Amino acid sequence: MDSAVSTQRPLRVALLGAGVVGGAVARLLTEHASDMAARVGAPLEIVGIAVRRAGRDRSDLGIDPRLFTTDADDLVTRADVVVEVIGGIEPARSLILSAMKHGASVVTANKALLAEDGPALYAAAAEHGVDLYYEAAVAGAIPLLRPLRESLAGDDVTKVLGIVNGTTNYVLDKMDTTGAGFADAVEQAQALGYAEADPTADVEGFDAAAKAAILASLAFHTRVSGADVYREGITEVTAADVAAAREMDSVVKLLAICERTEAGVSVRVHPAMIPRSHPLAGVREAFNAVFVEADAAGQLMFYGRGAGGDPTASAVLGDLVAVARHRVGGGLGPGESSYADLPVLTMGDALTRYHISLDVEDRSGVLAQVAAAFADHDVSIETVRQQLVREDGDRGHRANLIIVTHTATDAALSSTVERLRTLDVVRGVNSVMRVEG
Ligand SMILES: NC(=O)c1ccc[n+]([C@@H]2O[C@H](COP(=O)([O-])OP(=O)(O)OC[C@H]3O[C@@H](n4cnc5c(N)ncnc54)[C@H](O)[C@@H]3O)[C@@H](O)[C@H]2O)c1
Ligand SMILES: N[C@@H](CCO)C(=O)O
Ligand code: NA
Repeated sequence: MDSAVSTQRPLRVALLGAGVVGGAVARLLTEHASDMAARVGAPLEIVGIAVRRAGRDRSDLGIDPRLFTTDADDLVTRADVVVEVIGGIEPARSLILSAMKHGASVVTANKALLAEDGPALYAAAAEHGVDLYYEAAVAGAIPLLRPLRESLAGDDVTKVLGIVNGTTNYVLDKMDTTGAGFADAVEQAQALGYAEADPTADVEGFDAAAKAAILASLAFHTRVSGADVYREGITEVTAADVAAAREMDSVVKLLAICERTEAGVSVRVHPAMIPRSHPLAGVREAFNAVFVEADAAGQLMFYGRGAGGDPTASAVLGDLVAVARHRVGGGLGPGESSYADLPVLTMGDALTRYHISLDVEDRSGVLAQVAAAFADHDVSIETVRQQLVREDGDRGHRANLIIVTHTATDAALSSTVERLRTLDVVRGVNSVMRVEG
C-alpha cells in the first residue's frame, strides 16, 4: 500500500444484504482490500453487513462475524458509502434515502427500485450532494450504463436493443438446444444464482422491463419508468413457436428494445424471432448482449455475463471504487439527465414485423381472404409459404400457411391477427411472434 493510502482515513462501507450478490461483494472486497485501497486512495473498511437473519453460518465469506447486523436502519447512518443489494422496493428505498440524508453515497444493483422511483433517488442524491451509481442493475458485469451515461454523453443514441435477462435467455436456450421443459430450465437458472428471488420477475419480463426503462432513460435523456414499458414475458412461448422459429432458421429470444423515433421513444420487452445469423442469436445460456446505435458512433455491441454473484459483484465494486474516489478527491458523478423529456409512445405505435403461422382450409379463395385481412389493415406481406398438412375429413385438405410481414405498426399487425382469428377458413392460429433483426 502506498503512503498516501495509509495516511487517508478509511472510508466506511456499509453493505445491505448478503445474498448471491452481497455475499460475493463482501468476499471480493475482503480478498482485494489492498488493491482497492490503492485504487481509491484510501482503505475501504466494511463497518457492517445488514442481514435479515443473524446467526446463520456465513464463514465462507471470510468476514468477521461481529460485522453482521439485523439493524440496517442504524447501519446506514454510520457509513460513507452504502451498497444496497437487498433488492425489492421496501425497505431498500427507505434505507437508500436515509443513507443519502446521512451523507452517504449509494451503490445499488436494484433495477426494480430504479425503474419505479429513480427520479426520487436522483433528487435525494442531488439534494444531499452524494453519488448514486448502479452499473450492476442492468446487464450485470457488462459496463453498459457508464458508457451510456458518460462515454456517449456527446452523441445521440437512437436505439438500444438487447438480451438483458440471463434467466430467460438460459431457459429459451435450453428449450431450443436440449428440449428441456420450461420448469426444469427455470430451476437450473435459480440454482446457478441467475434468477431473482421470485423468478416471476424474470419469466414475466418485469426484470427486463425495469432494465429497459433504465436504459431508455439514460439513452434518451427522458424519464421512462417500468410502467411505461410494454412487457410480454416468455411464459406463453410454446414449443410450436420455437419449432416455427427453427423452420425459419431463427431462434426465439426475449428482447429489450428502446428506440427513438420522430414521434418519441418506444420501449418494449417481448419475445421475438431473430435469424440464427444475427449476433444476438449466438448469445447462449445466461449471457447478455446489448447493441447500441448512436448518430456519430454508429453501432456498438456489449457482451458478457449479466447475472450471477461474482459478475454482478464486479460491477458493484467498480461503482464502489468510483464513488469512493470522489470521496477522497472531491467531485461527484453525473446526476439525472432528463432534459429531452420526449414523449413515451404506446406499443400500438411501435414499428415491428410479425411471423404468423396459420392452419387454413386448402381450397380456392382462401389465400385471397387471408391476404385481404392484411391489405385491409395496410400491412404488407413479405413472404408466404404454404405446406400441405393432411386430409381434414369432409372439409378437404388442410394447409399450414406461414406469413412474414413487412414493418407495420404493432396496432395494425395485432388487428390483422384478430381479423384472421375470425375467418371461417382459418382453422387455427399456431404461432404469432414478432420478428427483429
Ligand atoms: N443475482 C443476480 O444475478 C443479480 C444480477 C444483477 C442485479 N441483481 C440485483 O441485486 C440485488 C440482490 O440480488 P441477489 O440475487 O443477491 O438476491 P438474494 O435474494 O440472493 O439476496 C438478497 C438478500 O437480502 C436479504 N435481505 C432482504 N431484506 C433484508 C433486510 N431488510 N435487511 C437485510 N437483508 C435483507 C435477504 O435475506 C437476502 O439474503 C437485487 O436488487 C437484484 O435485482 C442480482
Ligand atoms: N435475474 C436477473 C439477474 C440479473 O439482473 C437475470 O436473470 O438476468
Ligand atoms: Na452493467
